[in-house]
Amino acid sequence: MSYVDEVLERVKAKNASEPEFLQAVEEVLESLRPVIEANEEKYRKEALLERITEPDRQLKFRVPWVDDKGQVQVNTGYRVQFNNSIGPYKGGLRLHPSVNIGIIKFLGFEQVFKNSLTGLPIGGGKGGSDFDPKGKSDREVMAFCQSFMTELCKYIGADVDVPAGDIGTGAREIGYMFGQYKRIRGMYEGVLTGKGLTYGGSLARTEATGYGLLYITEELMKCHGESMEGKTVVVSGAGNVAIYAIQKAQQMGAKVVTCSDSTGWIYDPEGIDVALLKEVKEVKRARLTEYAAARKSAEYHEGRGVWQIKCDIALPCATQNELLIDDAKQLVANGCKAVCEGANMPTTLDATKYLQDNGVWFICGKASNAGGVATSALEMSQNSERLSWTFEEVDAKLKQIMVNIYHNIDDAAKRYNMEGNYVAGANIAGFEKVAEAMLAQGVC
Ligand SMILES: NC(=O)C1=CN([C@@H]2O[C@H](COP(=O)(O)OP(=O)(O)OC[C@H]3O[C@@H](n4cnc5c(N)ncnc54)[C@H](O)[C@@H]3O)[C@@H](O)[C@H]2O)C=CC1
Ligand SMILES: O=C(O)CCC(=O)C(=O)O
Repeated sequence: MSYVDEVLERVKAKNASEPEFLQAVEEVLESLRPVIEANEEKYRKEALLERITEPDRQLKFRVPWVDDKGQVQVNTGYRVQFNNSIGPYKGGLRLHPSVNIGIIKFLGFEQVFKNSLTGLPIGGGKGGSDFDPKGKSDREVMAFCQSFMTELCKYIGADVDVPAGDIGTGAREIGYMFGQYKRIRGMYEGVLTGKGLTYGGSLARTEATGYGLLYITEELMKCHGESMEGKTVVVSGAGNVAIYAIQKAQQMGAKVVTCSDSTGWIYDPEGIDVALLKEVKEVKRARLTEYAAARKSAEYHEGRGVWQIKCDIALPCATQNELLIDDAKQLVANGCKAVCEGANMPTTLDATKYLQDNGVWFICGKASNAGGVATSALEMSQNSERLSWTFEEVDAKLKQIMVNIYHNIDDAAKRYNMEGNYVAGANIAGFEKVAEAMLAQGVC
């Protein structure tokens, strides 16, 4: 049996109840086959794949907090410190009722390769809780965040593990967590990224994931002799990634006609009004029905459906496994040219294969959404030197990082005779650096 098959079997047996983690591992190991085959004896002896698929450590803890009625509530907190071969653990905190250890492990595993692709010295980790910030008062959110950090603060630090935002964790939550860390540890250090601008945050971090997604999409189009100008784009999600992806796509001359949240979706043939979307989602924290109520050209539909709208480019920016095989078929039938993932693993394995087999240029999230964590690493640099760079400086660095990622994954795919397979290219390029660092550091 090949080394890849042997490890896949072992990972499946060990993590049978974690489908998202298995999906992420399968995607990576399948595309690493040619690299592993070329080094099979050495990697097997070093148990490299067993080590890279096993987190350094998994933390799970109780998060008790008191709600506005005086009732004690209990949530579960997680932090998976996956791999710190190339730098301190780095990755966001997801606050959503669906969070469990398998989801945090898949996100942490993806983060290892993504962070390597940025070219910056950051290892991979992820965390979160099954706490749902939706519908909670600011005081309840603060109570949760303070309790969460009271435990987490024992395991993180500016040179150890630097969490950030993800679904459900935005500037408000990061602020409460930073305050509690400072209070307990008595240290003012860059222990979190995505901080507010008055206390160590970086300009352009808020925009970075969405903007970065568009920088790499633009480079992809350019390298295929196309531009963003005049293209019709469909976007899913209406959170941090989606909002700034829509904004940058429009600045590039494209028309974005959809967005969605967990209850419904908007079709706005005149193009999404970003200012209104920001007001509805960032200020009021309301449903998309409010967008539709305020905008004549917009249609609101319950459920999911953005992928049925005809487009040139599709950008899934909501959550994992939101673009399924039937959606892929619809996109291909409608002439979609490119799919670039803003979310983490939004496309199922069979949908990815269908898109690739049908000539759609497909960039996976660990490459195309890496602009967020890359800019977090730039925030860490600014914190270390106790300086703040201008928006233009950070944005220019972000753009260069995304263009470099495109060419690195393109080159890696070509080196293994898989030209145009950006999933393989991303996994190979991300893996090579981590593997070399792991081997150099001995058995650990
Ligand atoms: N915020 C960041 O810097 C980064 C985020 N990501 C990924 O991007 C995705 C979105 O994250 P954020 O925008 O930060 O979160 P967010 O919490 O700001 O927004 C998430 C949005 O997706 C919607 N959503 C959630 N589940 C949905 C579903 N089943 N169907 C349709 N819409 C749904 C929510 O209603 C919300 O509008 C996640 O996969 C996250 O892991 C990836 C890289 C960096
Ligand atoms: O900015 C960060 O550290 C984390 C971003 C993140 O969670 C992600 O890339 O999925």
